[in-house]
Amino acid sequence: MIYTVTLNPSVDYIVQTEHFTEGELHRTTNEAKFPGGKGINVSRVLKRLGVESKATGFIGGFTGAYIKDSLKQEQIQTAFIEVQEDTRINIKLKTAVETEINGQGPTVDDVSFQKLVDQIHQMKNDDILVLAGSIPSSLPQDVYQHLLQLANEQGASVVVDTSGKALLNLVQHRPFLIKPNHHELGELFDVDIHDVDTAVFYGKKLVEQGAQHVIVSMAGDGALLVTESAVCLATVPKGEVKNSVGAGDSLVAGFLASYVQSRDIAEAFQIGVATGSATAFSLELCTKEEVDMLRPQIMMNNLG
Ligand SMILES: Nc1ncnc2c1ncn2[C@@H]1O[C@H](COP(=O)(O)OP(=O)(O)OP(=O)(O)O)[C@@H](O)[C@H]1O
Ligand SMILES: O=P(O)(O)OC[C@@]1(O)O[C@H](CO)[C@@H](O)[C@@H]1O
Repeated sequence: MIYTVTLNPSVDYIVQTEHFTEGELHRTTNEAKFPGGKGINVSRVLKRLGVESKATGFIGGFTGAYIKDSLKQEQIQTAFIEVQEDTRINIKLKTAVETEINGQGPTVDDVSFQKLVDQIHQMKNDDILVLAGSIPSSLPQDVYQHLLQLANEQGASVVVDTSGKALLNLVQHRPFLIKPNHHELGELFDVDIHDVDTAVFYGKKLVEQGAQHVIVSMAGDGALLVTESAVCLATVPKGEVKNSVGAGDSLVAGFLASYVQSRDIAEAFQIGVATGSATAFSLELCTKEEVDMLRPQIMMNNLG
């Protein structure tokens, strides 16, 4: 089973306005809400690709209830832990550019956190744990390291998709996959990454430090897979980006959906990139048909 953990889920409120000027009243030309948070997006895309997962994490209040109901309607298994305060609302403002305002989220108390630890103790060999998204301020910033070690003890494989320096302390525990984008990779080493060679150099450093597979996504400039034995650059198809929210999560979901079926890393990478692009080119998260259509357009170049 694939378990996705979203420590800080969100209701994503997507609003479109013709323009945005600070201090003025705006009326939307379009609006929508979705259950969000990175792990939840991974579960939603896995479902669309025909792969079961169980979504867990902390939810609360009317916004938390909305997330639980939405996932139930999509027939996604959940094991959320209820906390006192409301789940956050993240605003995604679409004008000519995309602007995001992400909320802080509810406090997670010790008793609730222990329930998550208990869930991870139930995991088995061959299970996959996806730890994705930001860490609420009420939890220690090394919480992913702690959860990763627990999952390792259970024999599970762990995928981590988060930003910030905490990722550097994680890699020594041999996560199965980490997926920084090129900005996040640069932040880890205090450098700016503008070209593939530099991304390869720092991707290899993460592998040397313990990560089993590193995918560096570079939005419209392609994606890089670095492992102990290979470096591969994938192109992305050309198309109109309608909504990049969740594109990175879709890449992770596409990779896992393929990997659990074929155990073929190169194929999983190609399908992952197609899934990321399919979401970038859709208003919402992608469908399987959209992924299948884009897959042949992803060119894979071996760099060593
Ligand atoms: N302009 C684009 N054209 C084609 N594909 C894109 C584009 N932008 C994103 N993608 C697809 O989405 C994947 C992830 O994008 P990106 O590198 O922006 O990740 P991210 O920053 O983690 O995403 P996000 O945080 O928005 O979910 C890319 O590897 C690619 O497959
Ligand atoms: O604040 P975080 O946890 O870093 O990111 C949360 C978030 O921006 O990530 C998802 C897209 O990747 C959205 O569904 C959600 O609103």
